[in-house]
Amino acid sequence: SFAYLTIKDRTPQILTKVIDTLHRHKSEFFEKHGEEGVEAEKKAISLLSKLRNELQTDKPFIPLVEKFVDTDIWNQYLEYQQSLLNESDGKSRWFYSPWLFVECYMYRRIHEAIIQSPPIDYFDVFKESKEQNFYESQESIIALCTLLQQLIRTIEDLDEKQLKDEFFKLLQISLWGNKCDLSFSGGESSSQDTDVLNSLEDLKPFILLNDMEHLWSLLSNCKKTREKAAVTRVYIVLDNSGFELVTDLVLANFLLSSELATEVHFYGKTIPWFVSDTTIHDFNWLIEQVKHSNHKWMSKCGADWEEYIKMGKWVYHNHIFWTLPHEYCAMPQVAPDLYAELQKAHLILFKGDLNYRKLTGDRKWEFSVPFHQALNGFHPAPLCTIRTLKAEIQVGLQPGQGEQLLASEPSWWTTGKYGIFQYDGPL
Ligand SMILES: O=P(O)(O)OC[C@@]1(O)O[C@H](CO)[C@@H](O)[C@@H]1O
Ligand SMILES: [Mn+2]
Repeated sequence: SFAYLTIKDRTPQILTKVIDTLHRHKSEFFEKHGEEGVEAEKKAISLLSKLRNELQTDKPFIPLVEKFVDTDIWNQYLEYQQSLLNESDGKSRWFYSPWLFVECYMYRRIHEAIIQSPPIDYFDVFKESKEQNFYESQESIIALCTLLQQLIRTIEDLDEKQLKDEFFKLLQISLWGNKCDLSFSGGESSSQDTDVLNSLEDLKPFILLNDMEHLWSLLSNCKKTREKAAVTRVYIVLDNSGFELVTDLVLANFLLSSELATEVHFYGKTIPWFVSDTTIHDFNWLIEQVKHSNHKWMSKCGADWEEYIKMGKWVYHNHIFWTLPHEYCAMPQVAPDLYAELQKAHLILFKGDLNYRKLTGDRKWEFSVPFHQALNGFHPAPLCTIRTLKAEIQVGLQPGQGEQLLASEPSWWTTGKYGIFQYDGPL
């Protein structure tokens, strides 16, 4: 399975890259912290090498030891996974456990190795790759920012149909932005090098499920019926930093400019996650970079985005739940405060593949099972998943559609070639 190949090949490769990154920062650690910094680097490397060995030799999972906000929840979850096994199955371990759990555990253990190694316990081992993705996507970012600024300039003159077309365009750009993800490429560079903006028509046949119309009717209806001081809140559960994040911010900017929303709330990851996922540092760093660009329209975007944050029209939130291994249907029990927050949304957009896996519990669903059913009770507000397919899971297809794709193109659901907008909520 794709899960097996990920754990056998891709994750050790990612760990090796993390170790290499620490090595390459040795002199920086020395300059900042003296000998102590070098000792910390050695400690982190030895913990990570041990982790790689545990993985490759299929050792049982061990509890987390370092005290952190989520340590107890994680250790309870490890016990829960163990409890799912029969006595004869022995201990739960790397190659005999659910993929979603194994992968999340690996990233949590990377984080543990770092926080166990002060004074370099602040270090984001994936920061460099995320920044590289941003720099390598410059041309596409400039094109996208220019498109947005031109659009905003004439937005008041657009009729309903034109506004809807522009909304759909930016949604699709945000969808294909999800192809750039660094855990998928084993940590290797995966920038935006193809011209997505000019390929949207050619890419349309690869949108397997397209619920964009529902998003439009929901938001345009909110706009029409909204009382004067009332709000429309769109939440975006972010995925990857770099090019994908730019596409999401451009979409968020459009939502405000078109008045389809009055507030946009973003959720990122509290700790470095699945290589390229967005943390608050990535979010702020990227906006700062965009603002300081030499390109007129790009820097205008950055300045506007900073302003939205200052004015409270854009709000960034952190919550530890997003880096727990739990599927989203467990949110009301595990993180009731977060569930209550999400209930305030008029629409929640879930970006990326990992969010899809967690929404659907990463189970072996039949292709034609309705999305609503696969969500298993997770219905905080109307929601839509925007994802390119990079894992062997897909629900809500027409009868026979998945089987047909599988027969003609066995890797159709793991290459990122196809994408979906899948909506759940009142119609
Ligand atoms: O959530 P994202 O960034 O779209 O994708 C995450 C991902 O690359 O990570 C896993 C492989 O390691 C797969 O589930 C998935 O393809
Ligand atoms: Mn990701």
